[in-house]
Amino acid sequence: MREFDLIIVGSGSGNSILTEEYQDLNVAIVEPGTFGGTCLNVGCIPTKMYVYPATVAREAEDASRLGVRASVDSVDWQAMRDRIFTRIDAIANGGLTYRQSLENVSVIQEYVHFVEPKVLETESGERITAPHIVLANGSRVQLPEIPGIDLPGVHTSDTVMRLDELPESIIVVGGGYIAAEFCHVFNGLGSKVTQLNRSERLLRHHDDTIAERFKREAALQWDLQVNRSITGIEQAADGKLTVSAAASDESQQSWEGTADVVLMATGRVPNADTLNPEAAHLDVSDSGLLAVDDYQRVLSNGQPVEGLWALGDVCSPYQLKHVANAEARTVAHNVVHPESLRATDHRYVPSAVFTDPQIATVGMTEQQARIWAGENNTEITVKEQRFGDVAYGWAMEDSVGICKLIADKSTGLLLGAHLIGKDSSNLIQPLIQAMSFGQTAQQMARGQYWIHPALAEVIENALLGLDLPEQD
Ligand SMILES: Cc1cc2nc3c(=O)[nH]c(=O)nc-3n(C[C@H](O)[C@H](O)[C@H](O)COP(=O)(O)OP(=O)(O)OC[C@H]3O[C@@H](n4cnc5c(N)ncnc54)[C@H](O)[C@@H]3O)c2cc1C
Ligand SMILES: NC(=O)c1ccc[n+]([C@@H]2O[C@H](COP(=O)([O-])OP(=O)(O)OC[C@H]3O[C@@H](n4cnc5c(N)ncnc54)[C@H](O)[C@@H]3O)[C@@H](O)[C@H]2O)c1
Repeated sequence: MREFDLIIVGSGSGNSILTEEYQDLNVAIVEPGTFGGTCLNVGCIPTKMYVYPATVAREAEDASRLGVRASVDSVDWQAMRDRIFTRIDAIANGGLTYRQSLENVSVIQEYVHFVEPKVLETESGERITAPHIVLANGSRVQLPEIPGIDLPGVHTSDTVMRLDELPESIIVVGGGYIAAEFCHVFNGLGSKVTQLNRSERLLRHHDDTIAERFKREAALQWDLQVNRSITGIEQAADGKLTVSAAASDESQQSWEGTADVVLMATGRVPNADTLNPEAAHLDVSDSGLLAVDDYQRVLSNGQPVEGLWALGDVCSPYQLKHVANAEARTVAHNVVHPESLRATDHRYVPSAVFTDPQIATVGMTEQQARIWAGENNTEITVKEQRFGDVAYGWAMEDSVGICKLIADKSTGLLLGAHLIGKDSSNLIQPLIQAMSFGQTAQQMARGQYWIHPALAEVIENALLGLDLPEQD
């Protein structure tokens, strides 16, 4: 049995806990895959490196509305792909080499699983243990069991960004974050995109106003097929893939579509099961997440296991990098400061969907807020402010963007903020700040200057439009 002071399983956000305070500890980092994890290699970063050029191309094509005649002559997918991954692969390789160069760190490039509490075994049979073990082994793609799912040409977010050529046509299956972002990427870059979604609704966890508006905008940009459940994929001799789908709504007929590439964007599942959590008697939720308390301590029979921590997608329902990073900061502190444990603040977790139009959200949807208000004997006020009604929105001739705010009438505190439209992922930040620090909508609207005529005036006007009494 090899003994360490600390074992970190997974090199995504787990890798970031090694601050200066850890330099005298004997640490093992276990990473069987590409060093740096999902966000760097197959997630947030490469996707956004495709989203940006796709947005540039879309804006060029859309510019004639403003009297600017521009066109996209061609898109050099291979140059784009090589630029993106030359940069990313160097960071991943550099991260691995750096960790391997440290005297106090051993990198173990194998999967591990529990054989007993606090004891892990590698694939080659070596047993390792430590007083502190951090489980940061993320999540993986979830695929439906349908005929043809293993055919070449059927991709997931793990592989589609490394295609040799921009596909002429692509069918994207799913209606969540990944589907929304890749529909924009491939549509913006010039592929013929079809999105196939099982239910009527896209972005099912978003506020109704935003989800409906996105659906409208998506259908204007690419072929959107809703209420269609994928049943199988077949490949013809020329390599083309035919996707079959059953109607999930009685009023519709079954559907078939053909494309060069199929992208399955049907969700991700936590990797808790791959750790053999039963051998360590760890609690796992119905959705497959490792159970943790507010201090990121892993639970066994509802009680924290001493020295066992988890962070990120393996234990977090959010599946977001900024949450994994926040949880990693909590663990980084708590492992070396057991006398003053910190909790992770999960109160106002925002997210953005980098599609076209961009979407950003924090807090309760209107529906959730109405239920909350009923339970808490209060009322809510809701304002939908169109981007097109502020000066910068006029400049953009915007007919899409909305900032929807929901506040508690009795306190003036914001309960939720939901944006769709240009730069939403940035515009939402002051609203997240106000919610996090307990500022009221009135304080936020009138306690500061808003730059005129910046697009942020849409936030100011939305705040002023809430039905709230004036505050001094
Ligand atoms: C296409 C895509 C786009 C995304 N875009 C965004 C975005 O824009 N914004 C955002 O906030 N989030 C985004 N996410 C989500 C984000 O990437 C994840 O929430 C985040 O990376 C999770 O970090 P983690 O440290 O928990 O896990 P990971 O980074 O996945 O790290 C886990 C590591 O553990 C390793 N591992 C797995 N099992 C074992 C085992 N048994 N033993 C040892 N090691 C193991 C894996 O190889 C992996 O490297 C995106 C995800 C995807 C897939
Ligand atoms: N910008 C971001 O923050 C960002 C971007 C990408 C991914 N992510 C994270 O990655 C996670 C995974 O993204 P995702 O889009 O794969 O998941 P998701 O849960 O957002 O969406 C999954 C979609 O697949 C559909 N689906 C599931 N099973 C299906 C089946 N058998 N047949 C047909 N459709 C099926 C669901 O109805 C849903 O529409 C998200 O939870 C998100 O947090 C975040």
